Amino acid sequence: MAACDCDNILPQGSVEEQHYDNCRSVWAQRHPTNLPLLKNEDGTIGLKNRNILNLDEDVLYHLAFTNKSIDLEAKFGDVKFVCTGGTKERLKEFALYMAQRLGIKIEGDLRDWAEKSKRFAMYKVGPILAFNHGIGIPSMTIALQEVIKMLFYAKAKNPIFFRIGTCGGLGVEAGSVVISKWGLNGYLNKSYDLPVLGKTYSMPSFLDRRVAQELYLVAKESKNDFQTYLGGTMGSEDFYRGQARLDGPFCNHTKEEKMTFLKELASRGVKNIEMEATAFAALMTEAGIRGAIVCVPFLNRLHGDQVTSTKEQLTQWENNPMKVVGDYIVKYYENQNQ
Ligand SMILES: O=P(O)(O)O[C@@H]1C[C@H](O)[C@@H](CO)O1
Ligand SMILES: O=c1cc[nH]c(=O)[nH]1
Repeated sequence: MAACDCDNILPQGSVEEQHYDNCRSVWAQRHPTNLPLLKNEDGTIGLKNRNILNLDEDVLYHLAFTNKSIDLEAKFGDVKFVCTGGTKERLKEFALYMAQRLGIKIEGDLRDWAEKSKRFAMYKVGPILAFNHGIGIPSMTIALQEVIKMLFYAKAKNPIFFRIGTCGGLGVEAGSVVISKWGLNGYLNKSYDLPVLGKTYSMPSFLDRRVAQELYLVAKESKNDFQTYLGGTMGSEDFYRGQARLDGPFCNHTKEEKMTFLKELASRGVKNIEMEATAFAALMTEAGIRGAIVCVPFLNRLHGDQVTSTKEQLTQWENNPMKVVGDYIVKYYENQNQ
């Protein structure tokens, strides 16, 4: 099958866009499940696992509540946008930022719906849900899967998910924003490969093309004081050797090998490296949910390995993905009101 990672913005219904959709549907045909629905007709999430229906009560262990301990439909049924990222602070910040952008008044401190979990935090303001996922694929997929189940019980309709993260840039400057088209794993495949029952279950890691393009256009229109790029994202299993760094406690490659690898990534259209892209893209596709990844590079990896900018500078840069996603959400409601 030909590559479907064209760098251009694709017009709706174009041959390339259809080809991309075909890639996903060919994969879906190869992996039939016992539930045909990706999404119910009314837009609510359809889970692809019948076993769930046999549970009297479903414990969302890492969120520290069950589908019966909270009236999920009453509390989360109106969720339209779901935002995630590594840290609790960033996601609380995002929830407060969105409250301000959407004119939602907050009385007192924001409630953390996952306060008993200790691992994750989850905030809600109006139609926005924000939760953190920790570092790396296993932590992220646990949080993400429990939130998908939660929104299934809540009967939330057509939610769009965003990961707002930090990353290392490849040929792009610190403080810019990279919107991901796909995730690339450490073997340079566009897939999330999970061992299941002793075999590899391989899922394609393409992100929703339309949301990515819309985000990119919104960012361009906003005339931000930072650059925005659309490109591939390497989702590494590690921060140090896995990202070809030379400054970890272990290193078995030379500086020349590192540079050759990073340049190889760049030549394949990779614009940044983080630690969740493949799995996030794959699970969104499998759940039939539209998802996007918007990250800020903290450094250009072609120039070094260490993150040397001040905490103040890093915190300020973290606002850039929030601004892009915030503009997208505001525009969504502006368009609805027209
Ligand atoms: O969302 P965050 O900022 O946590 O994303 C990147 C990828 C890893 O989770 C982490 C590594 O520093 O930052
Ligand atoms: O280089 C970086 C910076 C942030 N996060 C990563 O995963 N890599």
